[in-house]
Amino acid sequence: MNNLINRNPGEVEFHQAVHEVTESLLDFIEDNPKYKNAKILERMSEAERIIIFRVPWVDDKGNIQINKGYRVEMNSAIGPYKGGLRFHPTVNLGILKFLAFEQVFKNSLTTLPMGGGKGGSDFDPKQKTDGEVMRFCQSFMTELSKHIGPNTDVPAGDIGVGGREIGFLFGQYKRLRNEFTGVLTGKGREWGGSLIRPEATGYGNVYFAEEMLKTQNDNFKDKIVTVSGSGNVAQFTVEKIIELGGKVVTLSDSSGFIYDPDGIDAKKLEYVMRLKNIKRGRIEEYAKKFGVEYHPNERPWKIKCDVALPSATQNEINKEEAELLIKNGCICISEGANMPSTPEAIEVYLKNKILYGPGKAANAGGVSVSGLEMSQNSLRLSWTREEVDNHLKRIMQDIHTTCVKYGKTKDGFVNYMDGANIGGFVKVAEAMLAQGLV
Ligand SMILES: NC(=O)C1=CN([C@@H]2O[C@H](COP(=O)(O)OP(=O)(O)OC[C@H]3O[C@@H](n4cnc5c(N)ncnc54)[C@H](O)[C@@H]3O)[C@@H](O)[C@H]2O)C=CC1
Ligand SMILES: O=C(O)CCC(=O)C(=O)O
Repeated sequence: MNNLINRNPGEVEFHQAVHEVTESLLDFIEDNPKYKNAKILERMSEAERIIIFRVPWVDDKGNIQINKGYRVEMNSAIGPYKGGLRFHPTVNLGILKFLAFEQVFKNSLTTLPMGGGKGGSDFDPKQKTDGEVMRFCQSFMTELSKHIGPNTDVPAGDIGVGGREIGFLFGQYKRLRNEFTGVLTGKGREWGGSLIRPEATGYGNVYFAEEMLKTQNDNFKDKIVTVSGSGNVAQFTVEKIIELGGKVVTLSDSSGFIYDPDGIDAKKLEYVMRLKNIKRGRIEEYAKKFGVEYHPNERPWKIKCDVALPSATQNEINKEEAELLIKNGCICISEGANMPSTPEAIEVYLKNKILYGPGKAANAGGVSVSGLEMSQNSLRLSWTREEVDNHLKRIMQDIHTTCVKYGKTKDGFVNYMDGANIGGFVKVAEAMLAQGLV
């Protein structure tokens, strides 16, 4: 770790992600010297390639704006680089390296042949017009198109990149390369997208949490659930929980959270989807519309719940909040977001032996259906909603099985974090051993 920190100074989220994996893997690697001798983990902690570029664009007033663009191509041992693009003002190299590193393990767990990558920009789509977003996306893709391709690197969405942005990016790629390929996933249904991709991360997380609850002969019926975020992952998490008979009582954005003790029903969810996806407004408006509490500049973890599904961003649950969740009776935390819990929060979960589903396992449904979108594109076929959803369920069950296989401790407790880290590592490590010193 000291070596890694010296070589990647200041990249605290990247250090955090590697540290967590290293802790899980130390004993396993000691027991399997072939991985140690070949320095597999050290190699996995260094990106195969990183591209950083200038993204100039013109705003509606005619002013020139300049952003930074990135693509971190982390590991291609088991397939083309695969992972989302994040457009958010906080984006920097360290954050993208943590996300790309996590993605390698996550994609390995999906059972599909995908390597890991991540990219994005410090561009903030908030308060921008559609025209501004389009010009930015076109400029971003003008450079990125030189480095990606359906068999090389296949980006998708993440924070700030949804259907609108994928459309603009795909249009520009097609124009530059004069080819219609599956170079991006999360595409629109009419132009190569897969059914269930928008739903996949949220649904997948709920399926994973359901599997964890099943081990305790429990389910979502009548469970009180707190969810953070109000974007893609949060919205479809709420949809699935409603279907399974649970009650979601919170949603949030970077300005605060709403608390609706009666629960967010299908009609209220429809309002959230319009508010966030079309009007692009703030969650505070929900509180005004339905007359419920709004807590500015706070996160939802002080609200009593049975299950917590963080679905906004990294490090959004700290030690004190983890303790509060457990004190209030929370039995299960399953991560829709990437690395939403700090290391100290995770320590609290593990000490209290609650059901804890780490993001790289629990939120793998999104990239799994991206993998299925790639398969459909290659076959030039479209599967039905039911077919894709069944694949998604099976994949989430398989990931759960892998976590149990590698994470079960002597007393029967399943450490899903260790299970996901070891399970994700083995496949990539074996591929790297087979491929020589690359
Ligand atoms: N979209 C996908 O398929 C996948 C997303 N994820 C992860 O899920 C999380 C949410 O992503 P999406 O829903 O896709 O993005 P989104 O852009 O649709 O929504 C992000 C949500 O998080 C909130 N948010 C962002 N920064 C925040 C902050 N600093 N504090 C509080 N709230 C904040 C936003 O207000 C918004 O409600 C991210 O961690 C992402 O990496 C993980 C796997 C796949
Ligand atoms: O669908 C994808 O390729 C990527 C999804 C993603 O960025 C993630 O799993 O964090």
